[in-house]
Amino acid sequence: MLAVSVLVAVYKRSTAPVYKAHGLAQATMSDCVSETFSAIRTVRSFSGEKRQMSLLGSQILAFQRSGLKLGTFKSINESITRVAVYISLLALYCLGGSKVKTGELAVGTVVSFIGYTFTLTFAVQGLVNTFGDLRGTFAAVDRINSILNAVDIDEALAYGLERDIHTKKVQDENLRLFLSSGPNVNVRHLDNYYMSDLKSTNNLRTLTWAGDVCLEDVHFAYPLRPDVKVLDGLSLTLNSGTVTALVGSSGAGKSTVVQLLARFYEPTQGRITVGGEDVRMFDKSEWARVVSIVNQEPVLFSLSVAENIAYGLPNAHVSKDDIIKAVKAANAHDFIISLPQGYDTLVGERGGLLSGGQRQRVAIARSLLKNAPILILDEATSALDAVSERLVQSALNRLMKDRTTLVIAHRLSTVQSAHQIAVCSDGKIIELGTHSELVAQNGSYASLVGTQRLAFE
Ligand SMILES: Nc1ncnc2c1ncn2[C@@H]1O[C@H](COP(=O)(O)OP(=O)(O)OP(=O)(O)O)[C@@H](O)[C@H]1O
Repeated sequence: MLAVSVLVAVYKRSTAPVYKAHGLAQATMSDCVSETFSAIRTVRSFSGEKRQMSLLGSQILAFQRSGLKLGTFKSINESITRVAVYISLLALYCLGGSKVKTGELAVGTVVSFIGYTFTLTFAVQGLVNTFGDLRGTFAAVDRINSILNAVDIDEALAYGLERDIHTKKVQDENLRLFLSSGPNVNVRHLDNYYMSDLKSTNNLRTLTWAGDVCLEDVHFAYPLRPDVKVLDGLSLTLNSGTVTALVGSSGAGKSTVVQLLARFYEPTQGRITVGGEDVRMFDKSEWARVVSIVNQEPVLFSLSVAENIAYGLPNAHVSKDDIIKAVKAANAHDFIISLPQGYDTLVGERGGLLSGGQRQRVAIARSLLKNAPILILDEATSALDAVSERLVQSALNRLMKDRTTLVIAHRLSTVQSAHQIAVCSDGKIIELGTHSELVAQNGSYASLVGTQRLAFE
């Protein structure tokens, strides 16, 4: 038994890294495949197919090598165990036979011994195999832990998640363990404070249709780069039912404003209000219902065109008439009825079977149906050709009507008719006014306009 224990201990130590390496090789291979397919457009646009194939080829070979090594370890272990077992059986036969011969033991006793030895042998073999499986499991758990430990928690996001989960009173002890064992006691305290004060949804819808949306002295740094201040005391009022354009050079913080308005993150300092109420008083999922975002690359799901349009109202009954009304307003009816199965045509993964402009108009129809009072257009027309842009722009004009809209665009020609234009620089608003007012000021906006004019001349 001592020999068996020593064997098991040696086996445990020697096979752990081999199991780990094999699991890692498998994970690397599947990561490569999923990454390649999820970014297939980028791969194709860089003619990277061969590169990806050769990368995957080398990873498959590494997986094969680690598999062979693991197989060798397993078979050596199996052979040693079996040899040990048969040697001990042989010794038992010899010893027992000689004892029977000298009359020290009865034949029955020796036969029982041999029976027990067989039972013990199978038990030990089972034990060693179980240890083998356990090794694999420990190696996998180790890798999961190392991934979990390496990922910095995005506190702004975790904070929102924590609140949602508490709100729904999830009883799962494991989740509770994850969520309430963080070091940030203050965030949890804040969370409880807001939890007890969440306002009703009806109130939010009424407020957002009638009230202004204000960013008040908003400061923000991304959780993964806490030392880089992206927004540094930004204040801006989006007047109810009007269009505000946010312009500025690349990296000024425009998309960050969108992320905060959508509440994917919360400001680190300052606040966002609607009709004078801090938006943190409202549940995030309810907030999502009053904000619509149309961006450069709208995501469609691999469903039919009609299902994608109705996606904006997942819990409500949507009639075909409502869908067609929204689609006509989005200039999408003509192209949809010319598709093979009309409204029932499947759009493919991420809407890949439609053109960019068609996808955009389906996304606009979806937003029209959602009928959210706050609308964010983040570079919505920048990826389109002139004809598509005209169709999409006229659909957008209908969508913007009477909604509190924030438009982000690099091409200033698309924002000249906005009720107000805000120029963002270094995380602050440095100029605010209409197009003609800002041009007359001859400041940053005027020079941006000048630069773009030069570029087109
Ligand atoms: N998830 C993130 N984590 C860390 N830093 C980020 C993240 N997203 C953006 N940033 C940084 O925040 C700054 C502002 O980025 P943002 O995308 O808001 O600028 P932008 O004005 O929208 O630029 P562009 O016009 O090029 O889209 C940049 O310096 C950027 O590197």
